[in-house]
Amino acid sequence: MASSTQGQVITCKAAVAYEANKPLVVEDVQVAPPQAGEVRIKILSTALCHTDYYTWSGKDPEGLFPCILGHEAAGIVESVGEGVTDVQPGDHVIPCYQAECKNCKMCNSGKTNLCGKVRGATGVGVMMSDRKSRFSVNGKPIYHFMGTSTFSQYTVVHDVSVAKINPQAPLDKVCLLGCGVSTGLGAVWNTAKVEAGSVVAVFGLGTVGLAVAEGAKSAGASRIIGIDIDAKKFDVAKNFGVTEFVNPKDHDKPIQQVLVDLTDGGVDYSFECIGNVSIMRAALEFVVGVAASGQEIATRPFQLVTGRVWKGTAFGGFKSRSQVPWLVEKYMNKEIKVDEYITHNMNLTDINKAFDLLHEGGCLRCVLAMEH
Ligand SMILES: NC(=O)c1ccc[n+]([C@@H]2O[C@H](COP(=O)([O-])OP(=O)(O)OC[C@H]3O[C@@H](n4cnc5c(N)ncnc54)[C@H](O)[C@@H]3O)[C@@H](O)[C@H]2O)c1
Ligand SMILES: N[C@@H](CCC(=O)N[C@@H](CSCO)C(=O)NCC(=O)O)C(=O)O
Ligand SMILES: [Zn+2]
Ligand SMILES: [Zn+2]
Repeated sequence: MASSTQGQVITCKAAVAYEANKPLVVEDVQVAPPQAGEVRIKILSTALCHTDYYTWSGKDPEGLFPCILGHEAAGIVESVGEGVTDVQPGDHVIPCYQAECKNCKMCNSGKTNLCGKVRGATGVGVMMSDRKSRFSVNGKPIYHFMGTSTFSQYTVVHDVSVAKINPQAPLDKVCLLGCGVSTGLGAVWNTAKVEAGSVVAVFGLGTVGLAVAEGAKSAGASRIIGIDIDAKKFDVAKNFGVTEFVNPKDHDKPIQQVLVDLTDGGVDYSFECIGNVSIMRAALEFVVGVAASGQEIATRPFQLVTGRVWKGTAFGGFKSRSQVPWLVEKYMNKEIKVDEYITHNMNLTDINKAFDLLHEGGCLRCVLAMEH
């Protein structure tokens, strides 16, 4: 059914990042109607991920200002542009920063979940068709972010970036499946393919790291060693499958040596879920963190000669439009946790407080209600 706003510019509230490291400004923005191949979504709930903070901090080489950040959200389709057939107004959806067109060379390769169709536009904050933004404030364009820009009551995304989900699913919970929880689970199941009996180390016990622990537990890992400098993370981590804890601050030795001693020679898989290049080196074998611009990782070739593998993952290797609905079903069937990662709920107007919370040990995910 057509909505009354179809074809109209919508004025709504959004949190605009005008400059790196400056508080976001919650104000009226104009959101243009979706063009061909685009979908306008009424966002109901959005969470904050460490990557939003990374780009806001100015360290992301792809970061553009002014922009509307946000990429872990859920909402309802308001209207669709010409030629969009996979979703229609009223559908419940999760915007996906990793698109899936099901038709490009990368989608067809069977080797990756990365899609090449719209990445050239989403990486520079515009829409594919006219290389322009659909957001503006008093006529001045505001860049999109990651092809999602969910810190807005309405957003416009490419149709290849929309996963249609079960309408029964609570949007204020399943928004987390738009990034952190899915990334952690997929890192274990798809990218590392952890086998039963494996010994696993997880560096960083935020949402991504705890979802890695949850995924490793479900894969039958025999030991899951959690490593974090924030001692407050340790109690909660037990509920996600972590069996042992190491706080690097309690040791004088390099963390690699601590783990080698603890495991009689080393672990089978180690996951870096912080975004810290020295830990990526320590964790050699596996990387999910996002490191800052200009930073590089190095190791002795001997580490690779002796069989270790360094691997990265984007969105846990999940094909977004095909598999996000499946993850939502797994949540509905109580096969994966989601609610347990939500430590705070706030309103869009409190978004700057929510950003501050990201640095407090007690916060995993803060979900913002969009206050329609
Ligand atoms: N590859 C992807 O698709 C993808 C998806 C989501 C997030 N990420 C990245 O994954 C990382 C984790 O994201 P998150 O949202 O869980 O972050 P988070 O900030 O919630 O969690 C990070 C955890 O690491 C801990 N930590 C920080 N420095 C440490 C150190 N030196 N040693 C041990 N622990 C340390 C913190 O105390 C915190 O518990 C970020 O870099 C984020 O950008 C990547
Ligand atoms: N723009 C950054 C890279 C950021 C990055 O690595 N993004 C991850 C998702 S993080 C979600 O929290 C990703 O999937 N990247 C693959 C892609 O963007 O296609 C930089 O340039 O450093
Ligand atoms: Zn994220
Ligand atoms: Zn594709």
